[in-house]
Amino acid sequence: MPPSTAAAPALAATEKPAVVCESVVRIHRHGSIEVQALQGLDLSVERGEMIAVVGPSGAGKSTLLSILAGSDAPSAGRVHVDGWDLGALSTAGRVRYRRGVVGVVRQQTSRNLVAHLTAEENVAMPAALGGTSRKVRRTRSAELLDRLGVGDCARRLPHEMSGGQQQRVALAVALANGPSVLLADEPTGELDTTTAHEILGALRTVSREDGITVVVVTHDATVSDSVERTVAIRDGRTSSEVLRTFSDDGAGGSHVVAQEYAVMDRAGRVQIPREYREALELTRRVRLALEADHVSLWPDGER
Ligand SMILES: Nc1ncnc2c1ncn2[C@@H]1O[C@H](COP(=O)(O)OP(=O)(O)OP(=O)(O)O)[C@@H](O)[C@H]1O
Repeated sequence: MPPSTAAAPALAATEKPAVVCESVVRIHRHGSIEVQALQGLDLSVERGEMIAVVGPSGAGKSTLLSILAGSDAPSAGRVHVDGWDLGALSTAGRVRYRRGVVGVVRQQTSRNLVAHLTAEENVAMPAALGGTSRKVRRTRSAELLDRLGVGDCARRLPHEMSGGQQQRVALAVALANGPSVLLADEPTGELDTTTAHEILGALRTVSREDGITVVVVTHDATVSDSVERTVAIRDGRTSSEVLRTFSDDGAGGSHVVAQEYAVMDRAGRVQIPREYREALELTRRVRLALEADHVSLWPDGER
């Protein structure tokens, strides 16, 4: 539930998309040097949707995830998650947000779990911080671990589990306080393809069964090609999206239709993909024409 304090004013949470970013800017300053990690990023994710976020190194993916996780703050722009205004969080509000609204799974399996605690203790820890009784915590931890297929690992320490098992336990930890949004930063980055598929399946299951909104940052095509929407970030902005529809191919497999869209920001800016620019030698200036049902764009013939 979003709080009703002035620090994080409640929107009508159920009517809004789970995640709304509008013109988000994040500037890192080191002395006289400024790095614009996000440069007016727009993004909207519906409740219960699972999306992948892709983009080249340095595009701003992790910065976006840190802001959504409440561990970093935007320099400008609007970020709302499940009705929480992340630009206006008080210190106490931030703690409540991070504890109860978002769950986070990271790439490094070793960073997701406390090394000297068993799987069961790791999963019980977030609930303990939230004040849930020990008995309820134990029952819930066991249920979550069972559901994620690692019930038999309950008494094991992280180093006694495989990478895939550790990521399943990490997912259980992230789900322990019943978040409405799950953020995963390269969750399959350290896993082989088969195990990556299993983790992806587990993410999809929690999204579908629990209505949890899932945002996965990934370089892994296994992940990005299997979700219905992949958002590409370039130079701190959303540049394009691929929408996919999956249907049964009648032979036990699935048929995928994918369509790529360029994303237009509020000022009407569209990024033309590099391969298009290179193919037609589009450089500084292009010719535009408004047609009845589309816009045409040509290389500048004046050069
Ligand atoms: N704490 C920081 N201080 C200064 N610059 C930063 C900081 N964090 C990120 N940046 C810079 O912001 C830009 C975006 O970084 P970010 O880590 O969000 O990119 P990314 O898309 O996640 O990259 P990768 O795929 O390599 O993880 C980069 O130029 C990066 O160097």
